Amino acid sequence: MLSVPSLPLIGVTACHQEGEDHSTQRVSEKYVTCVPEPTGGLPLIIPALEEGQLDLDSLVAHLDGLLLTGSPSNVEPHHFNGPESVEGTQHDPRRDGVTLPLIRKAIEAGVPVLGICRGIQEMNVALGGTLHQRIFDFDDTFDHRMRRDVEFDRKYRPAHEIRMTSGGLLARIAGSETALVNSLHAQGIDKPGENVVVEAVAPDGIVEAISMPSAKAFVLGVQWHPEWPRPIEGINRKIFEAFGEACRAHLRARLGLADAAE
Ligand SMILES: N[C@@H](CCC(=O)NCCCC(=O)O)C(=O)O
Repeated sequence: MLSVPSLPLIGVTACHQEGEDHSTQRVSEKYVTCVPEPTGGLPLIIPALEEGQLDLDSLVAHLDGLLLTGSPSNVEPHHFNGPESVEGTQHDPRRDGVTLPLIRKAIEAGVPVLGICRGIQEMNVALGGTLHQRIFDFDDTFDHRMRRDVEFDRKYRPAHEIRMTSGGLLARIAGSETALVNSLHAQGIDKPGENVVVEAVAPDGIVEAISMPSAKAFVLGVQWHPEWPRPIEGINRKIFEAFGEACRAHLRARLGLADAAE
């Protein structure tokens, strides 16, 4: 007898890394372990393969959620008509080639999307927006980059406050309008994409969260890292729980179960 799946399948995007002899697909484990708990889903790592090697339509048809991970690499600027990157900038064209169309297809199909750090940047670019490539060059913003002089856990400690848009998706999820978040990024959102709404900003005006209210399902991107530290608490836990709820609603709808949510 065929069993009915009870856990939503949540795609987790991987990065491609060229090795000396052979390529590697890699994803930091914290983006995988946050799926069973607190999201309540089953993680499926999505490899950053070459164009044409993944059938993205089939993939989207099987997914109940899409988690876009962070990464040291940056989206290639030609995707948003930006000026060429400075020499030495780390890119991952294979990942761009998978995630950018995948985001558009997932949103179109009503699959819930949660983007983290590089993930929020990919969401904005996929939806026609642009990125600041070096926010640390601005005179009037503070340094949002990862601290290199401290051990792993300290990198993910709260770095600054965010102010959420009153009545917005994130403020409703958080149940408040301010929070403290960590900060490990060098790029940031410049022009928001089509139908993209700013959900939170840092005190220096850097965009910290976006959503897409016109989407059929949950679409949220955050510039910080809600997946670390552990245990996941406060606003970070609430974000994963809200995403998980949307993924379960998608699973019920996909299976044609009676209590399927809108
Ligand atoms: N490269 C982009 C995105 C930053 C980002 O996603 N950092 C991840 C850090 C490592 C991790 O915890 O996964 C930028 O610099 O803005």
